[in-house]
Amino acid sequence: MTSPGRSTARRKPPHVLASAPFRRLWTAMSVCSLGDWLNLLALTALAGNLTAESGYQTQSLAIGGVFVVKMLPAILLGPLAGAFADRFDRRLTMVAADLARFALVISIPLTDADYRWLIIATFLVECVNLFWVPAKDATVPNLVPKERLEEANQLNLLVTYGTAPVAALLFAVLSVAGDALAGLVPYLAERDTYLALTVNALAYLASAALVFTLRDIPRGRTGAVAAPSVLRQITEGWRFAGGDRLVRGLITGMLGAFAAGGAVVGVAKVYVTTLGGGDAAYGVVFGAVFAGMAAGMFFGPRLLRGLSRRRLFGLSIVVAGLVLAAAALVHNLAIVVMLTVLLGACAGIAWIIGYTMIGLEVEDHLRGRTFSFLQSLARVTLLLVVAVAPALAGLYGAHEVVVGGEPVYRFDGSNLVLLAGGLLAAGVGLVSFRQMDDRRGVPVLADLVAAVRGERPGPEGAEEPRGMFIAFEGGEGSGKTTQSRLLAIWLRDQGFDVVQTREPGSTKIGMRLRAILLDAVHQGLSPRAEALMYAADRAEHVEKVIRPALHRGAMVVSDRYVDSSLAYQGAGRALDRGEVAELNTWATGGLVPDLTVLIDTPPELGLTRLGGAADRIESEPLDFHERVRREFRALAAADPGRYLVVDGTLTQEEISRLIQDRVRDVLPDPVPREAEDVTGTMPAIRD
Ligand SMILES: Nc1ncnc2c1ncn2[C@@H]1O[C@H](COP(=O)(O)OP(=O)(O)OP(=O)(O)O)[C@@H](O)[C@H]1O
Ligand SMILES: Cc1cn([C@H]2C[C@H](O)[C@@H](COP(=O)(O)O)O2)c(=O)[nH]c1=O
Repeated sequence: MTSPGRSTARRKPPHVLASAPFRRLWTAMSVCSLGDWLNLLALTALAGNLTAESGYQTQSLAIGGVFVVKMLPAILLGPLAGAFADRFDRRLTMVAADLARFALVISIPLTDADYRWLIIATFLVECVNLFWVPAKDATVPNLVPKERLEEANQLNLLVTYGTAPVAALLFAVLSVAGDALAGLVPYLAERDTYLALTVNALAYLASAALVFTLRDIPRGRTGAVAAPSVLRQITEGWRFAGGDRLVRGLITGMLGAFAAGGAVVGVAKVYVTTLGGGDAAYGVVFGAVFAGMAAGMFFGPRLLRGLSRRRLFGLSIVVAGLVLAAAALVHNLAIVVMLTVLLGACAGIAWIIGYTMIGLEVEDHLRGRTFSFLQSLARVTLLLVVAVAPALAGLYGAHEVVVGGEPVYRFDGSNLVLLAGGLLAAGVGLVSFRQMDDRRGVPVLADLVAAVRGERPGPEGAEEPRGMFIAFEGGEGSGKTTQSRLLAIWLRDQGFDVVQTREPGSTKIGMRLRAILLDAVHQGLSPRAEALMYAADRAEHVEKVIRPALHRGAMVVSDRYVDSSLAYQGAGRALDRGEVAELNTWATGGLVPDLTVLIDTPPELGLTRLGGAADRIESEPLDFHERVRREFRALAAADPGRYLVVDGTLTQEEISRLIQDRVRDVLPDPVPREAEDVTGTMPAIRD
């Protein structure tokens, strides 16, 4: 992975939407997605309305039934339908599926359906979906060039979730319109969801027309793909993803966020009704979750750029949980909507960070399986939560707190479910936060305040350093020494006072520690002793070399720093990452580089670059060095604002140009005033 430099910019091929066939398919997908969300809203609302007279418990169970029936076919029959659908002409499969969905959905308002037909039709629509989705997924690669596939998939994802708030708004508008029209068309009275269902059915019809005219889809099958069952994906996925502490923390947190969202969706209709809202208000609450999610995904990581991604991930889940718990206790619809936006924003931040970190942390050949593992698990979690939440709410029923014969507070099953869901999510977030924290010992509030102010937090009580600290990291033979030297020379050419240094071994004690640590005769040194010795070298280095240089305003360029301990002792030696981080925060007084340049080189290449006999660490097996590389990449992915990741297989010249481009952006004035004060007319140069 290389951060793009100015000089390496190439002409981009045209955007994927420039392809007319893909544009047409994408439009069909967008229309269908909008229809799917409308369908979910309208059917759950209709189920609630049809059972409104039967009491709180029956109403909750009826709504829960719709969610269960909507998800069951995908879990039970998904792989079967995927393999089956691949044997047919994809275009005709999609057209037939769209027409079937149109007929099934429109049958509900046309026949003035009861709850039984509503459930049967819902089940059949979902069965038909099982043919439409794999046919569409298999068609996308036929319509876009390979190098544009990722972009096409991102657009696909965008319409899948991006249409949710649009559908929620449309549903709210159609509900209000239905109420208004009831004056003119009495049939529509108490049937305000029928308008939404009609628009939903027409969306499927429009999709059928669009796909029918798409002649570019190959007719026959181009290779059947039998998808493994959801349960198999989960058990297989856990075997590799569950072995990694970070991925485990990420997945736990993401599922916690999902479960909290599922609890809201599951009881939203009933909860909104108890707050005095109708179908339109239900649409608004539903839309608020997704609008908040979109805002969180886009703005969250940007606004809190200075906060460690690992901390932000856990923190956002904890806050989401607490917000949900608060929403469970408040009995004001307007406040609930605002809290829901905040809840969605926190979930959005967690989701985008988790997804990005998995994308960067997990090796290429395992990434697809990790994502499908996560998606399968998310689906099952969602099914369980949306099925169990309304049932639990129904079983608990409606309750009022009565004081002096007067009801003073209402606490129904939906309040209970939301409260429990919120507290559970907060607990899961806390576990995730602890598991992934990379700044143990640094108070989270100080970090948060600094991030909101756009600062990078320093150690408590320390005098503000005036220089700049740049660290180089990477595996063996990746080119750190070469590049840190070249950067130091370049900075001096710009007139800066530069201290070029390295770890271990830049102090008298450090040189002795380096000799012990790297001498191959000291095989079998315990991992904890090794971590402590590197930390001791670092404490001495920071105290005697780095801090004094920074305080006098120098540029410090260090070949290795804390990340090396996280990668080598944490991932390489399998020590607890959090403990290694805590030890080093203590050793350095929390000093964090302003910029870390990671030279990312495959170990099998880096190790061949080294001359002479291998030292104690270089002689570790290849999988040790691969773990080290993976951890370096994950650290960079977790805090992208502070890292420059450069592809170490480029030439030395290309690499130093990329580094200079980035460093130039963060440099203070070319010649610091202090340097001139000290030296008179010449800037100070130290090595
Ligand atoms: N981009 C590059 N392409 C090819 N060779 C390189 C490149 N960068 C450095 N080298 C060569 O690779 C060898 C190792 O480089 P260098 O000492 O800079 O790596 P290092 O990361 O500091 O290694 P170590 O892990 O031992 O600290 C040197 O011989 C150097 O000339
Ligand atoms: C700082 C630091 C280093 N190491 C390892 C990494 C290397 O194998 C050596 C240092 O040798 P180099 O040629 O100077 O790069 O030590 C480590 O395991 N942990 C650390 O914190």
